[in-house]
Amino acid sequence: MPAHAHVTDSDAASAADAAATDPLGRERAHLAASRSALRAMREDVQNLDIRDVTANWVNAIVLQAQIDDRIKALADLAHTPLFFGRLNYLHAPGAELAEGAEGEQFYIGRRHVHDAGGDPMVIDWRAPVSQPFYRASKNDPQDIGLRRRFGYTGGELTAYEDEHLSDPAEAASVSKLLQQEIERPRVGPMRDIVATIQPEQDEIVRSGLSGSVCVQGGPGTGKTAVGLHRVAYLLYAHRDRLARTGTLVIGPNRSFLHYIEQVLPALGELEVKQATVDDLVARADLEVRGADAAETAVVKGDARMAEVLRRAVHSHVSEPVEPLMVVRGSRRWRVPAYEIAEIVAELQNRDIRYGAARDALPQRIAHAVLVRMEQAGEAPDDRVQDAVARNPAVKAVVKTVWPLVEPAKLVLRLLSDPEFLAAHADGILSSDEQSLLLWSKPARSVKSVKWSAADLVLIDEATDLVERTHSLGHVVIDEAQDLSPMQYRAVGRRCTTGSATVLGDLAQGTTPWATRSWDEALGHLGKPGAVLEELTAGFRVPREVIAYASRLLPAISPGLSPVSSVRETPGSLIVTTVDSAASLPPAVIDACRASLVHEGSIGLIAADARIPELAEALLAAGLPYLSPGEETTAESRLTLVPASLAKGLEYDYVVLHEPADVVAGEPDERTGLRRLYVCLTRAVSGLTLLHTTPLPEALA
Ligand SMILES: Nc1ncnc2c1ncn2[C@@H]1O[C@H](COP(=O)(O)OP(=O)(O)OP(=O)(O)O)[C@@H](O)[C@H]1O
Repeated sequence: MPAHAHVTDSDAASAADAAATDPLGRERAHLAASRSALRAMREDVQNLDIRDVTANWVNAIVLQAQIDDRIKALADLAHTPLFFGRLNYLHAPGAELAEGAEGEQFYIGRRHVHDAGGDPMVIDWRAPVSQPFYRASKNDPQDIGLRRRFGYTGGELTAYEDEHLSDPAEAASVSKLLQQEIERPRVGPMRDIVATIQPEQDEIVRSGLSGSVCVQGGPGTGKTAVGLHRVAYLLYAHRDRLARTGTLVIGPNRSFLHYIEQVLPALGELEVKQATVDDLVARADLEVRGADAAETAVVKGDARMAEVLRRAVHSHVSEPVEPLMVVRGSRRWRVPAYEIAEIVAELQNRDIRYGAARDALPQRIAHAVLVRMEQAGEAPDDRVQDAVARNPAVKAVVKTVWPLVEPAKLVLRLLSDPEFLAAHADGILSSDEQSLLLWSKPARSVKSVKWSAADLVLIDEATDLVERTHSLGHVVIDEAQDLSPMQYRAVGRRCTTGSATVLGDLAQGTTPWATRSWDEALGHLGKPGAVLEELTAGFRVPREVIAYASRLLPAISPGLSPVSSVRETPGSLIVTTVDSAASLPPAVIDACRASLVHEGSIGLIAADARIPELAEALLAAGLPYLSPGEETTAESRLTLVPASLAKGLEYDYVVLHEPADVVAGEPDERTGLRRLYVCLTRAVSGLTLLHTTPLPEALA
């Protein structure tokens, strides 16, 4: 850790001396004092003696864990500033906005810091009083006289930039510090953007918990960043509620989740779970060992499957044909079949799960018996009703009329038994679609099946028909455009009582079932009322590169507008034609070496099928490389990326190997071009494209 990361009290004193003369010195003094205050806050927590307040050891462990989390949340991160902005209001904002912080001047930072007297020294970026830092403008100054942005090197405050928003004489200007932040080289996992959230991003970040939001945005427009900051914001604004109900971030694969996993902890949020959709529907007792052909997976992921499953589950309920005879002591009580049928019909018409109705059935039948007992002059109480409900004769009726349904067995039967499938799919799926679903070799048992990922989603749907799925408070779905309708439903049932943030780009959909329209997708998710937002400013890809990649848009997603990049990096695109296939690998190695001369991360992206040979070439050339998801460090900066894993990731310099192969690696041309679009849009500073095979027409 560099020495400047720790400011001692004597440093604080000398900084205070400097304060009188220069403004930067004054700000440094405030930073030093804030650091001391944060340290004191941390020490207060560390020194807590919990022996007197905990009744037993379980209690003590729970409390200690909470304290440890609190200490972690109060850590002073050496390389990130404690505050990054300052607001001077023209008038002291009302108590509601300022949340106890008095005065007109506020420092905005990652977390709240207060002094020994409890007065705030740094205000959390999520507090209402911080909002104008992100939203105020010359046109709408929001009562702000001065907005100051700070520049840092490591943990050291090195610069500041002022905007006098309420001064009509001052012209609006582009922030250099913002530009520098956006252009800072990337090393290691994704970082937060808390100092530079843009107004249109901030509106999404701070939109309320009760509503769902869907964000369409091209590559690098900050969708992932916005989704993660939104979670942090919601946790701040609705801490108690979300602590109870839980939050979840869904991403496309492990390497992507690794890439983003540091962002929320850096914002002080340690409790948010991350998962893929496959994780959500996984079952400990069923392994995914199979894969579906694309056309089969399309049918399995189609929303019509939900109706097939619903019919199949409910087909287990049968019309009672026998009367019920309950023997208690010397008396026999008879309930005719038609009356049981009425009870069953009533339960079927109610909007409750199959399992809940099954659980209710014995009590309903018992009630019918009790009515007869009362008519006969007896005075049975609740205990009698419970006893009747447990009577073997009643249990036997329930078992035949409303049998248990095991979801995995049900799906197994649908996929192996043509007649059973037809009985529930006729009129919903064509016979061709039904044939696609059926396994060529019917399976014997749930354990022996080579379940596919799509099968698990079907089992999850069936499970929800039997028993309601637990709902979380908020779910963020990143790269949502790749979800099938059935996957949207699986996510949707995990936020039925909560809300969702859906992030995606229709042009980057590379699954055979990729989302065509957000309205449709939101319907499947069960959030048809979600607000649709669009982000169009690009923070990753340089203008030249995004313009080149956008030439593919008419073919892959007509109607979508190209991203307008905020990054002007002349010379960021190099397209090299290599004469022979044999010269390509050496040319690729040279391009990697040339990229490594620069600071930051390098991604060598190629069609999945080409990865082994490139790995060999890199090894032979003595260039060590990482796999996606492995953390880049200053020493190890080159990652070899299969095209199928490039989505959502970014590298300072990208070397793209043979675009035609990337296209050819997909089942159809449009998907191939979309995959290529993803690969072309991973670069922050420069893209070198090498090919021997002719480029796709739009790029030639
Ligand atoms: N306001 C901002 N200030 C600074 N950097 C930003 C800002 N918004 C986004 N970025 C940066 O731009 C890059 C792209 O952001 P992000 O990955 O969130 O985009 P995305 O829309 O999810 O992209 P993709 O569609 O490729 O997945 C990231 O490095 C992110 O930190």
